[in-house]
Amino acid sequence: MVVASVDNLADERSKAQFDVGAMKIVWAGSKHVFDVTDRMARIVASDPEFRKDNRTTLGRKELFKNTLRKMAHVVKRANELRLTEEEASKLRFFVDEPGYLDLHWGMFVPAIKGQGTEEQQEKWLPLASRMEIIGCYAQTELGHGSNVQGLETTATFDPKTDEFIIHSPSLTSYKWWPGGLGKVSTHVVVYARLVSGGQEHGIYGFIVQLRSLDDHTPLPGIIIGDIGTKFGSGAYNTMDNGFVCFNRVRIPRNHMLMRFCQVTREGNVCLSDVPKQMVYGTMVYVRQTIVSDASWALSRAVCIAVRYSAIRRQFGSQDRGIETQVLDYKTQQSRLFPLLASAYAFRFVGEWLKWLYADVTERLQANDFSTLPEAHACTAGLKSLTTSVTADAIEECRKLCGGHGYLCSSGLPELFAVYVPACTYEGDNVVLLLQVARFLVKTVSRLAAGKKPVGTTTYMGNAEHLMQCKSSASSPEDWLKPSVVLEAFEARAFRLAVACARDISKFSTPEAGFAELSIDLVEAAIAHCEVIVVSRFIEKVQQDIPGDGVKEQLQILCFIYALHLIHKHSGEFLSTGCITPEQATLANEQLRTLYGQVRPNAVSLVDAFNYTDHYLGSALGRYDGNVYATLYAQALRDPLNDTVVPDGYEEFIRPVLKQTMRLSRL
Ligand SMILES: CCCCCCCCCCCCCCCCCCC/C=C/C(=O)SCCNC(=O)CCNC(=O)[C@H](O)C(C)(C)COP(=O)(O)OP(=O)(O)OC[C@H]1O[C@@H](n2cnc3c(N)ncnc32)[C@H](O)[C@@H]1OP(=O)(O)O
Ligand SMILES: Cc1cc2nc3c(=O)[nH]c(=O)nc-3n(C[C@H](O)[C@H](O)[C@H](O)COP(=O)(O)OP(=O)(O)OC[C@H]3O[C@@H](n4cnc5c(N)ncnc54)[C@H](O)[C@@H]3O)c2cc1C
Repeated sequence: MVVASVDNLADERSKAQFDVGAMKIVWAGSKHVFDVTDRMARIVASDPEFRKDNRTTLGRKELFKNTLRKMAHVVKRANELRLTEEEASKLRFFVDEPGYLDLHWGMFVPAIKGQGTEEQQEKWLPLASRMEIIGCYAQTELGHGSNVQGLETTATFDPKTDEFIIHSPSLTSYKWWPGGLGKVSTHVVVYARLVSGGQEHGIYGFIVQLRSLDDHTPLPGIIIGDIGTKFGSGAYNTMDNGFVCFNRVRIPRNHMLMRFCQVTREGNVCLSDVPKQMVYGTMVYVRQTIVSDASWALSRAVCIAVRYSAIRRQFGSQDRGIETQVLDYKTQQSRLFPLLASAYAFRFVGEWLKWLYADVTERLQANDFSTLPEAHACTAGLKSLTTSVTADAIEECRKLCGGHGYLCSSGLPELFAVYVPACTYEGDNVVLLLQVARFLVKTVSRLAAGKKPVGTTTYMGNAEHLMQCKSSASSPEDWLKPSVVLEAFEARAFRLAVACARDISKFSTPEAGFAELSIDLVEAAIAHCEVIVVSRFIEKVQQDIPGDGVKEQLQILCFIYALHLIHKHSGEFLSTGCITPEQATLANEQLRTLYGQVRPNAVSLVDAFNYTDHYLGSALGRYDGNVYATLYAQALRDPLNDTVVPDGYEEFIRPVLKQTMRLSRL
């Protein structure tokens, strides 16, 4: 009997039809980013303090303390090595477990930068940058998360003392979920209803000190703790998501973040001349980072599943000879290669979104708010699309690895458990898609009023054509024409959006129509987001891309991405009349051909992610392919194998056996 050997991966690598080194640079974004990423990944992988293979076996307290140690080590190494911000955040990234540093640097600091006045930034940012204080972001409450305007916590101005009184009026108003709040943070940006002169003025951020800087005990009026163990072993349980109740806690007036709204000494509320949604700016920033990060989580799962599928052999042999690599099965390819293509697609759309975010930020600084609605729709929609696909894909990769995928040592259960809340935090994915839909319906009605759409909705300007066009695809090869693919995607998205707008107008009020048609609206929003991803991918592969065969591989992946979506949503493409059933069949035929073209390159395409074995954290995804020996070694290290005869034998196994013996003698 021939068993799978580690040589499988070497064989696979020898088949690559492209320059893997050049693809690594394309994946990273530039040579500079590649170098930084590679160096930081190696520093983490070689440091025993960052060991993570025991995480799923630790109890909550041990796990949390372990994370505190690692976060402190990140700060220490960043200082010792004099890392730049870019390097430090990569180093932290490869440590690969949620911790309070993320909320401090990822939300607390951006909230102050985005919503604080210059004076406030001068006061708080140096303290935060030196980590003399540790902060978090407390918006969500026990009773309200998605509906920010429904928050109950109040910040009432007291003109007698020149202070705000932060108060939680009910159990449902307790802040609930903020990461870093439960046990670590000394400070928080709390979102609360501003009340002055007996009137409410909307939701704003307030900096509140939570704990003593001397002994870390909660300050008077503050009841605070961790909200409890979360889904999965290890996973997000490294984070102290917390609750806090404020019992009339007083803070100085200048602790309100006052960039967009000022409260004077007398209690007058002065709104600056900017859209009130600017208060939501930190969420827009984080949503954009979540889109960039989706491709990392997705590519990691795909890397594990592709390598293991090349190692794993089942069936297909006569006379107990060598069996077939499961990667050779078309069904395996049809489940796996679209995910590989999606990883590349999300990488490129993430880079583009970073650009869009930088652009809108620059405009906002110059008081140009014109692109804010589009930036909100893009960040919300792409956050929703990429995280939903990634979470589902991680679970699919687990199944693609058969039984071994269910072992923690595959790395996939924990990756799923740690990733899946991304579908909820920073905005529930359905709630965010409804925001996109609202934007689309508005765009369609503006179109009817003769206004030209811009940005990612520019394609809708071609309204007449998009409503009438019929796809010209008459052979499988036609589905390799960017114009044919794009036209189908744009027509489907536009027709769905127009149908929603038309149907809404039949209801007594737009609100009633929007509520009743929300299922269709979500589908229209997804279709629009897919236009963005497909068109960015097409744009990317039309650029000059250095490296032998690199562009060709990316073109193959681009068409797999697009055509698998046509297959997945064939109902919509057909019912909107964008393509015919025959054309759908041709697209499928082309897809099958493309799978065959990816097959010899699959392992090298995941090697291009350049992941260390430490980061992958998977016996199945190891670079050297030594899967079975690693699975066995890790099984032997399980705490249950510490003793040959288990704890509990005397108490619970022996009596049962004795009882059985007695029964058999009867
Ligand atoms: C030395 C060591 C160094 C180490 C370095 C380490 C570095 C580490 C860095 C790590 C960085 C990583 C950071 C990532 C960490 C991620 C962890 C996750 C933590 C999670 C946090 C959270 O979840 S925070 C809470 C998030 N909450 C939400 O997202 C709530 C969702 N709800 C909403 O956003 C809103 O309520 C709403 C949008 C759904 C509805 O709002 P509202 O009721 O006001 O609006 P309407 O629907 O009526 O719309 C009105 C109008 O406003 C427009 N609009 C809405 N939102 C926005 C917006 N954000 N921007 C612009 N415009 C907006 C909307 O479209 C409407 O417009 P109209 O024109 O009127 O139609
Ligand atoms: C791991 C994790 C970390 C978090 N970290 C933070 C943090 O640091 N700071 C912070 O402030 N918050 C944090 N949160 C909270 C998070 O932002 C909220 O959970 C999120 O915004 C969703 O809100 P919700 O829980 O109220 O969900 P809900 O809105 O109650 O959603 C429940 C269901 O209702 C549906 N629904 C809700 N509204 C609508 C609607 N209008 N139309 C159709 N369907 C609807 C949703 O789709 C969902 O299916 C975190 C959450 C998690 C899971």
